[in-house]
Amino acid sequence: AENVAIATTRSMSSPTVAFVPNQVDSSGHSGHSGHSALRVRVGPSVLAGDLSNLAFETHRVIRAGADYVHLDMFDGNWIKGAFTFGPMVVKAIRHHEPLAYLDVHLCVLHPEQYLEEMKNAGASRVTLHFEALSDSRAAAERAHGLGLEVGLALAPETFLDESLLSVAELFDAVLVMTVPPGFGGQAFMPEMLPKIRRLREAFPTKALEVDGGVTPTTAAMAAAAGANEAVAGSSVFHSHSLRRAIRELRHSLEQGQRTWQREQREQS
Ligand SMILES: O=C(CO)[C@@H](O)[C@H](O)COP(=O)(O)O
Repeated sequence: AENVAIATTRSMSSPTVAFVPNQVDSSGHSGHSGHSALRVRVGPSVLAGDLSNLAFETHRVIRAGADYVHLDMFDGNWIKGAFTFGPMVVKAIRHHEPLAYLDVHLCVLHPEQYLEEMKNAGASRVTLHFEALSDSRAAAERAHGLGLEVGLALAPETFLDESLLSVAELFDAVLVMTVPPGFGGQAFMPEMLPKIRRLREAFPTKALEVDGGVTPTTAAMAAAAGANEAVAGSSVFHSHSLRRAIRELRHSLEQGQRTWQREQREQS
């Protein structure tokens, strides 16, 4: 088992903090038992922060203990009317935060067109919507060829069948949207929990991320279904203490994960 969860790699063009999925059992030891846990990670979504001051917001959450930072790129086309920023802004954030793990969620038409630019901008991981891709397999291959980690995002209405599972296999991570993508502050959709559960059954060691309406309560529900990464906007940025909000989310993920492990033990 890999003992090291975070490995720092640097290159001239894109310094990144690379995530190495880490298996740690409930006693805190690494191992490959059937029910070993994946490292849990909390990634605040700066969409809920001050969009005019993204470097500052990124720095604030990293300093408050975030494991990574989630950056939502909207192009105004894939989700009509929702615009945020593109690769140039990611590059500017990277300039201020040379070591942060930047998880860029591309809610855009034909996200594959931005892979190279995102690599050059210093993204650590790009997450591409299955619904917006014309060739998911080719996109995963291209991202890997560029040395990028790549995630596959699934909108709530996307049905998870065997063919989608075989596509997801090619990606480093799967992001289950627990709200319709587009804006923050929406309510978590518990009906997405079976999708998370099915993905975890299929991929015991893949990073499995949830995004939308994530609070300590819903983070625990998602982790009990198998998620190990949580993106949270409102519950972090609208809290009194970023540090406490991030700590509570991590604690909830760990608690949920213990529930998931217990269930697995009981079933075997
Ligand atoms: O991708 C999105 C919305 O499309 C998210 O990353 C939101 O920013 C999450 O915000 P909250 O639901 O946590 O407020």
